Amino acid sequence: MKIINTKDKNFKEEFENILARAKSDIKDVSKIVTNIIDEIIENGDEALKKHIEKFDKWEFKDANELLISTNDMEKAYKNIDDELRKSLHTAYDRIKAYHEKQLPKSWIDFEDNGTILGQKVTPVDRAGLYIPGGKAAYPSSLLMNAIPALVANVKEIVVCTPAPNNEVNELLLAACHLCGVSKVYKVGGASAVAAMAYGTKTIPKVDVITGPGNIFVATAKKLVFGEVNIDMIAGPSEIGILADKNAKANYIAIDLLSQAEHDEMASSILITTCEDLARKTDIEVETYLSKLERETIARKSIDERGAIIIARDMDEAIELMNDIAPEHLEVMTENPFELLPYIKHAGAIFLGENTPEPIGDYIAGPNHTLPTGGTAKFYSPLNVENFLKKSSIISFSKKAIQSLGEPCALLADTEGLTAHAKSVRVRLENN
Ligand SMILES: NC(=O)c1ccc[n+]([C@@H]2O[C@H](COP(=O)([O-])OP(=O)(O)OC[C@H]3O[C@@H](n4cnc5c(N)ncnc54)[C@H](O)[C@@H]3O)[C@@H](O)[C@H]2O)c1
Ligand SMILES: N[C@H](CO)Cc1c[nH]c[nH+]1
Ligand SMILES: [Zn+2]
Repeated sequence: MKIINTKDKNFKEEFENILARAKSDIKDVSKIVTNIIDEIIENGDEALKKHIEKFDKWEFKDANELLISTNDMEKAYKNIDDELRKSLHTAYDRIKAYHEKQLPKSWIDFEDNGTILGQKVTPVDRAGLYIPGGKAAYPSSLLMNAIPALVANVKEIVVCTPAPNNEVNELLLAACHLCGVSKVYKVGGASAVAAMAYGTKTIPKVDVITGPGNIFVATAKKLVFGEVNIDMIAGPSEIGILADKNAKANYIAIDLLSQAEHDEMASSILITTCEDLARKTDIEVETYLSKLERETIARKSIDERGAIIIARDMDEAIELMNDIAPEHLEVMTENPFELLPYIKHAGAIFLGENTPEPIGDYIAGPNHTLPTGGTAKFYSPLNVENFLKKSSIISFSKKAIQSLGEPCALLADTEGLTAHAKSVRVRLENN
């Protein structure tokens, strides 16, 4: 891996490159993605057909073939190995319990002067979940997206996932059955996002699109925002690790690779105060790499986007990590909780050497759909509120409008909005 030292003369420039790369990725593909979206808007299912043939390598005669039957989902659920079904249920239960804690409640307050104010929380009518499936299938992402939608009480959940060579992963179908998802379409990439944002004859337009995906998916979500809501930019996976001399190089190495194996565009960065650990980690990465099933993907990601940074001290290490704002941040130091107050930006924070990132991908409970590309500076993990919206509730009695009507009308006068002022004063005159 590339090892750089903050004392190096050209460190600032190297670090700027690391930060800039994540942002330029979306720019790089936005033209391709814009074209795909425009084609879906113009030609609907016909354009889907073309893109599926090109990217997923299968053909359909009738667009209805895109829909997977609930029968197939039930069959898959029954067919999977018992131990696997048990693991699926464990993950389901833990994710559900975590997300139930997030559910905001409607509320209403009665003031003494006769004013009633409140907030009504309502789910969106229809949510569209993008579940990745190009290089690998992601049944875990189905759980992570469907469960918060179920907790939010969304009535209609639509799933789009690519089916390379017209094959769909059995565990994904089993997870759909477990979550009670009834509409699953075999379509992926920017086409799926555009179809859910604008609607086609076959795929219904949704109100919000959530879910992770590669750079094409992440860019498409960014481009359709406004036509529908989106959860966040959840693109190629990232891991940042903060470590001191107490950390184990083999743990760090395999955790870096856990995200590198997702995608050539994934990014894995270790920042450490210990030069010896940096060198040992580099060797361990190489040892593990050659044993991985997805060695080629992981190697490209590590070579092109991986880095080990040696910092002067932990203050400097944390400052750099906050600038990166990684999707996942592991803290492997002697007292990881002591650093927590200083960590400002990260999608999910994993504390201690026995908390490897993959435990959060599958089973811990918090959502694994997380902001990438530095957007953890302003986005949160996928949560129940992504499927909800709020309406304000206002009701004034005679007494209330008498007490607040004139200050209101005065403010309206000052804005030159005389109909606003009169709308209030006409009540004062009649009361
Ligand atoms: N941030 C998160 O929360 C999170 C969670 C899980 C996975 N991920 C990421 O999801 C991604 C999954 O990627 P994937 O590729 O396996 O599946 P994917 O479903 O995201 O993408 C596959 C689709 O991409 C499109 N595509 C592929 N090559 C294209 C090209 N050259 N031009 C236009 N479109 C093209 C095709 O439509 C294809 O069906 C990885 O990057 C992984 O790191 C992120
Ligand atoms: N690490 C991914 C989020 O970046 C989520 C995932 C799903 N399966 C395995 N990993
Ligand atoms: Zn992962």
